[in-house]
Amino acid sequence: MKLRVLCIGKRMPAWVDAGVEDFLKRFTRQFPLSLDVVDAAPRKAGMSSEQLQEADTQRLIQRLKPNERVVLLDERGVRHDTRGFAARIEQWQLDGPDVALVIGGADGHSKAFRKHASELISLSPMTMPHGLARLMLVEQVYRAWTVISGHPYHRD
Ligand SMILES: C[S@@+](CC[C@H](N)C(=O)[O-])C[C@H]1O[C@@H](n2cnc3c(N)ncnc32)[C@H](O)[C@@H]1O
Repeated sequence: MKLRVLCIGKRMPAWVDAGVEDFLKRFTRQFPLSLDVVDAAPRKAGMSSEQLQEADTQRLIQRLKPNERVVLLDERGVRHDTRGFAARIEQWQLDGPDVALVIGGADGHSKAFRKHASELISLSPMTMPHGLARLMLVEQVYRAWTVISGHPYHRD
């Protein structure tokens, strides 16, 4: 099972890029995490929030791979604690198919995409900017990996 983060927005604040890069460097060949960043759809005057959601969602859908399990990051999703998230990743490993953890753009995922995803995962009941969600997700996947592998980074 290969795990990747698929997200919107190539122009992130420097602290997001630096933080994400710092955590990505810590993954190993045995448990790699890749990042696939898609440009946000152009914002045209007069577009509704639903139209903006749909435009970004279409860009993400185009980047999905065949047979990939699609897990959307969304504040309305299921909340796991650290060990629960680690257990979820272990289950994905047992199941086999590759997993895309998908973060939406500034307007979020379209309703239809949310309905058709394999699952929705929430990092918090509060909404955060997508760059912060990216950084938090990469850190949480790293933390989960340290739980799975018995690395001392995570302390209960
Ligand atoms: C600014 S939020 C979009 C908010 C939008 N109003 C909505 O209804 O989804 C941008 C993206 O960041 C991610 N995100 C933000 N807060 C999150 C949270 N608490 N849990 C999981 N993902 C979150 C989601 O992928 C979301 O699509």
